[in-house]
Amino acid sequence: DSSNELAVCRVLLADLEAHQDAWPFLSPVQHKSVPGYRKVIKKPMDFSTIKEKLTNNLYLNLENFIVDVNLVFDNCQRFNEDDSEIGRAGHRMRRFFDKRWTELL
Ligand SMILES: Cc1ncccc1N[C@H]1CCCS(=O)(=O)C1
Repeated sequence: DSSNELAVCRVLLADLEAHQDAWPFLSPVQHKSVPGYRKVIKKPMDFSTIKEKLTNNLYLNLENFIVDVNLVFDNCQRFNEDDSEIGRAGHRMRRFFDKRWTELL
């Protein structure tokens, strides 16, 4: 049921935030210090924003939560070279997340 799913979301988010490769995703990208970001990335998302949405009950189920987490990683792949610090962190975080939430199913 959705209350259990929301408990799962909180566990998953805590795991994402605790990961050593989470640093690029913990807070919103400061588009003033990242030229082109606001133009290229139509729907910015980051872990602190997801936490805020969780707290404000804006996720009705696990699926809605997973859509936002994947948005973080899709934005990262769109903007960052695969062979870059942030690009590699994004791939590692996506792999970690995919494995983690399927374990919890
Ligand atoms: C995920 C991402 N994509 C593109 C550019 C930058 C970022 N993340 C930044 C977030 C704030 C800290 S940082 O500035 O080191 C990295």
